[in-house]
Amino acid sequence: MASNVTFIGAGNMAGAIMAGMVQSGYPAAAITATATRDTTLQPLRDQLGINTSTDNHAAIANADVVVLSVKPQGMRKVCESLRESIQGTRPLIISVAAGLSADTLEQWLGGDLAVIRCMPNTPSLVGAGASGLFANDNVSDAQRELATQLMESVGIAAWVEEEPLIDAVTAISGSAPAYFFLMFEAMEDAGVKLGLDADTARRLAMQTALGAATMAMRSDKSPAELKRNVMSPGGTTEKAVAHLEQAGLRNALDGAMQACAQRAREMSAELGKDD
Ligand SMILES: NC(=O)C1=CN([C@@H]2O[C@H](COP(=O)(O)OP(=O)(O)OC[C@H]3O[C@@H](n4cnc5c(N)ncnc54)[C@H](OP(=O)(O)O)[C@@H]3O)[C@@H](O)[C@H]2O)C=CC1
Ligand SMILES: O=C(O)[C@@H]1CCC=N1
Repeated sequence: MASNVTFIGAGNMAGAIMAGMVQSGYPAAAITATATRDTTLQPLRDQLGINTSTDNHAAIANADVVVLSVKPQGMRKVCESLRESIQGTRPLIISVAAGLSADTLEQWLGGDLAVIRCMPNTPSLVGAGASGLFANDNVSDAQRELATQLMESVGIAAWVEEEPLIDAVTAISGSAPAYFFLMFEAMEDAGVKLGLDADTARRLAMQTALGAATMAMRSDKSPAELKRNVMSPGGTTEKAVAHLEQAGLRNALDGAMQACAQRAREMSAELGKDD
């Protein structure tokens, strides 16, 4: 029988995971979501057929897994309000929050709990998510396996054995869909400048990204070699790639990912400190 999974918070990230789970065949009856407003929950009931509640305590009563998916800034209040209920039933806790350590979450929830930190991303919505996972010492092998199954139902999952690496996962996949969406915006604008209509430019840019990612994932060749195969000597791509190198694309990506991981560390210090 499927484990009962309750999501505390039903926004962009939890919504994407729940939709991906249902689409992959996870029984909707085993999924519960909570939010502060029923207007958030109604489409999830209607479209996914999952259980919903605005009462966090009632929602976790039968949960094997509680997924904490509220904003990091609201997490402490939510955890402290759930402490008694969680200590009563001791479910597996999975937090998707950026910048909140397993120790901090465990402490807010009353201690001695199995806590997994998961850094997913929103393409989980279409079964193409990429998640990083870290487990504290209380997590059993069976619970690790369960978390792997849950996240693999919406994409790929990679375990890290050192918690700070979750910040690196945040930089390379949690936040990274936004980098690609930014590229789509920029490529659409540039395509329009070259005379294409916006819709055509957008569709061609997105399909090209999908094609490049699919091809690279299926190929034995490195990205560098695949890149060289597109670059005919003296041709067009060579000029474009040289421009990207000179404009500092590598440096920009390095800086963006460093800033992302740094922000996760700052959030950990700001939100995790004792009063
Ligand atoms: N967005 C992303 O791409 C990613 C986000 N994350 C993490 O996911 C978490 C959620 O982010 P995101 O989904 O973007 O945020 P959203 O603002 O979209 O969703 C937050 C949800 O939490 C609900 N909520 C707030 N307070 C409570 C409460 N007391 N009890 C129950 N539910 C509550 C809100 O309810 P209501 O709708 O009624 O206001 C809302 O549904 C964050 O911790 C973030 O770090 C991780 C990876 C990627
Ligand atoms: O921007 C954020 O803080 C969250 C975490 C990763 C993606 N979105």
